[in-house]
Amino acid sequence: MLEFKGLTKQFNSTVAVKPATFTIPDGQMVGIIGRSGAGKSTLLRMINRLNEPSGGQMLFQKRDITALKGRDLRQWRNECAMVFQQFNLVGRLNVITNVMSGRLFHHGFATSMLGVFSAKERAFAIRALDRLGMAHVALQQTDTLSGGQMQRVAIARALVQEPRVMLADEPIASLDPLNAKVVMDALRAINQEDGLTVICNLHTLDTARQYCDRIIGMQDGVIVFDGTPKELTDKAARDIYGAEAEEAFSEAMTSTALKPSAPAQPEVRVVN
Ligand SMILES: Nc1ncnc2c1ncn2[C@@H]1O[C@H](COP(=O)(O)OP(=O)(O)OP(=O)(O)O)[C@@H](O)[C@H]1O
Repeated sequence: MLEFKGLTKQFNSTVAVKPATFTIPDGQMVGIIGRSGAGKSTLLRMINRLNEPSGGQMLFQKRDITALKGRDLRQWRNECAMVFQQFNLVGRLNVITNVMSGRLFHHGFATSMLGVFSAKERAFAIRALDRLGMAHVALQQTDTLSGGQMQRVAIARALVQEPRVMLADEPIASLDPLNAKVVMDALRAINQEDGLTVICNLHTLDTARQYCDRIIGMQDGVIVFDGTPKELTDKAARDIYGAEAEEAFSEAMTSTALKPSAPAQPEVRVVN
């Protein structure tokens, strides 16, 4: 369980996240929504300490995450993998090398830099790619892939970290509706099959409603809504988005193709 106790972040005179107190039980898929500048990214990035909280506390399984330093902090960052809007892959490297970079913490930095990975680790990376339907491009140079394919590779890289929490910062914002659906289906499958907690910032209301167990709505750094998709009425959504409500609603209408698929079957293929 992740517990937030008055967690806050201030950048100079801007309070990006006002003291936030809530908990996320293990295995939940949470969508954070809100207009631009509401504080969604800052809240997400405080979880893996990419943004240092200005105050308050965050606990994971009763361990104080806000107090971690050095190796303990690196271990925590390994436990909560992050997927970014722009994928953050190295384009000139091949796909499997990008995926195996997710093993840095497990494998040791020096040997990883030399590209020395065991057959077992390569097989592990291939299995992760296979889950995302991407094993066939393992040896392809990464910058030859489409955006949707790159995001699936980024999710495979996150998976080989063997994380306990998956953070996704606008994972589909750069993708067309079809690729967005593939990526959201993959995140939901990982959440349901592995029981992994998934927390993602989403700018399309409809996506949050369709894929998440719980929606957190932010406005000016404050959590103004915390409930199930059913509880998020159109009125509540309009209150969260304010002046951007029409945009959020029209995006919802144009993304009707984005209906979640039935959860994928667990992987069955064995790689030697
Ligand atoms: N590094 C920073 N330095 C100064 N101010 C920042 C920094 N990062 C974010 N902010 C400010 O904090 C507030 C919240 O920003 P944040 O990026 O968390 O919002 P958001 O809801 O994720 O917006 P978007 O959907 O546009 O990404 C904004 O006013 C923003 O300008």
